[in-house]
Amino acid sequence: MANSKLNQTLGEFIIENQSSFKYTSGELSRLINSIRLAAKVVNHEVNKAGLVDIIGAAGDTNIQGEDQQKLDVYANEKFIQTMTKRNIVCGIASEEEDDFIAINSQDENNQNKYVVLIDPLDGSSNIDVNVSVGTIFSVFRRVTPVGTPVTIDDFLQKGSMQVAAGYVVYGTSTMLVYTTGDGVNGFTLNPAIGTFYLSHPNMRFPEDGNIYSVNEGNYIHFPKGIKDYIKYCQMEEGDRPYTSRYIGSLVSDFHRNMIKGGIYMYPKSSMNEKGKLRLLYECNPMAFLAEQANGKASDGFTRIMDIEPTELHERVPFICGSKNMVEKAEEFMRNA
Ligand SMILES: O=P(O)(O)OC[C@H]1O[C@](O)(COP(=O)(O)O)[C@@H](O)[C@@H]1O
Ligand SMILES: [Mg+2]
Ligand SMILES: [Mg+2]
Repeated sequence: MANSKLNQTLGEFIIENQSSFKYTSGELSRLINSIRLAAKVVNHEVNKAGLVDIIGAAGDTNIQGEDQQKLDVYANEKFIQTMTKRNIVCGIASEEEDDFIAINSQDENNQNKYVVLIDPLDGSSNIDVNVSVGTIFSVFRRVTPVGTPVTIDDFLQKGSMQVAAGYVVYGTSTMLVYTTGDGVNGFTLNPAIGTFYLSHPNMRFPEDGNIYSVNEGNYIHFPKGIKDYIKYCQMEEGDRPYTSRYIGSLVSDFHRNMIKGGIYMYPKSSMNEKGKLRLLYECNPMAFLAEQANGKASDGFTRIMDIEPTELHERVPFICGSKNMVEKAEEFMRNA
């Protein structure tokens, strides 16, 4: 796991090289900078979504069988273009692309070590109703030799092998929140000058919380353990009943819970046998951030970052947030 410190200087941020830093930190910081640049471009479009023809369906469906929204397609293009043009990574996988994209990885002079997996626009159902959305990214060091074509093995790595992960939340303000394995830091965009400032250093999940986030409309389809845990949250006892908050955007629900304390659940159900969220570019990066912020993430039984991936777009049940709340939910799942 890469180890790096963050400093703020002149409103920008740099990644200091650490002797234990296994990777060329310049390459990783250039990668994060390219994500920052793409985030500013997407943010500009998100902020005027109602004014230009960028909302609504794009007319295609992605490999998930979901109607792609115009902003899904736009964000996907911008992030891929930015990382490709700046020649920083050797491969990209995206929620909006059927297969991974090799970036001149067969070129023996291409010494780029990293692959990126991305959910370019998270919370798509919120786009047309002006509710916050996000972008999620996960970074791995390739496992195949540099100078050879990337293969699916470079992408199907356990979450515990991530070298960086983060998200952009396009909310009341736009923030970039990420980790390189040494804690979680949040940067807020000053749109007037297009600079991100270190506004939330060392972000941590409170061990406990009183907010639970789940789509209760699917309650009857949930496994018994989840139903029992939701009933537990609603019971009048001690610091309960908890507050129910569900924005419908993983990034926004996660971000609020990390600041206030809380748990987010997207369980499996009789409609989605594996749940809805994708392991590689939603659950793994959010799990890395959660653990780096003293939180926890599992599928109800197994640590998310220990799950061995088998497919690029595979889905897993997802429970994530304040450590004690996740452990309580896991207890109900075990005893069901
Ligand atoms: O509408 P549902 O079924 O509750 O799902 C909401 C969840 O689906 C998602 O929108 C899935 O992400 P995408 O929008 O990237 O497909 C999450 O952000 C959100 O938490
Ligand atoms: Mg998503
Ligand atoms: Mg998406």
